[in-house]
Amino acid sequence: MTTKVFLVGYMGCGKSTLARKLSRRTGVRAVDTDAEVERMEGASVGDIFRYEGEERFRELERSVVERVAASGEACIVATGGGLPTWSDNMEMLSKAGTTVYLRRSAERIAARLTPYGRAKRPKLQGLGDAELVEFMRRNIAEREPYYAQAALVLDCDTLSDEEAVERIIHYLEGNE
Ligand SMILES: Nc1ncnc2c1ncn2[C@@H]1O[C@H](COP(=O)(O)OP(=O)(O)OP(=O)(O)O)[C@@H](O)[C@H]1O
Ligand SMILES: O=C(O)C1=C[C@@H](O)[C@@H](O)[C@H](O)C1
Ligand SMILES: [Mg+2]
Repeated sequence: MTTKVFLVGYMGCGKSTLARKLSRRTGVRAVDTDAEVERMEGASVGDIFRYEGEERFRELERSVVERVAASGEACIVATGGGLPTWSDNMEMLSKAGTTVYLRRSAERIAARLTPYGRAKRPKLQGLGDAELVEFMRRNIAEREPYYAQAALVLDCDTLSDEEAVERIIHYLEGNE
């Protein structure tokens, strides 16, 4: 694999998990924009939102993808769930490599998220069980026009992680 792959999609859809699996399968380095931002700031995503605000978080994640896009190295990038919806980020990702949208329904995401997984995602904080799916359904619909600009769209509700990995590799082989 000689390209950059950017996994995009709603928070909790499985970008970070799949990036690690793709990395193991291909030997190509995985990068996680949320983890990079946390490393740069020495603070968690939750604390950056809380103490510095979302705008600052979005500047930081933009600087991470700018750096990744400018590097000559092949890599598999798990992007933050909101990243494609800010500024011209989606356009930048599409120019820098192959974008893949991991589409997963609100119901399926809600069923996968642990209480800790919910607590560490600032956008989901304060939502009760009953409100969570409804919030995510609306929010996914708002973000879908950005995610759907990806070169490859995978309906992950009906795919195992292993099948998704194979689909991505097959797509890249046909397009490299
Ligand atoms: N194959 C799987 N089967 C069931 N649950 C899973 C699987 N892979 C991941 N999960 C659960 O889904 C959660 C979300 O996955 P992950 O962190 O990869 O999503 P993400 O898209 O990177 O989210 P974010 O946009 O918030 O960074 C994980 O913390 C885990 O609890
Ligand atoms: O969807 C979002 O807006 C977010 C997703 C996460 O990956 C983090 O980047 C943060 O929790 C915000
Ligand atoms: Mg992630």
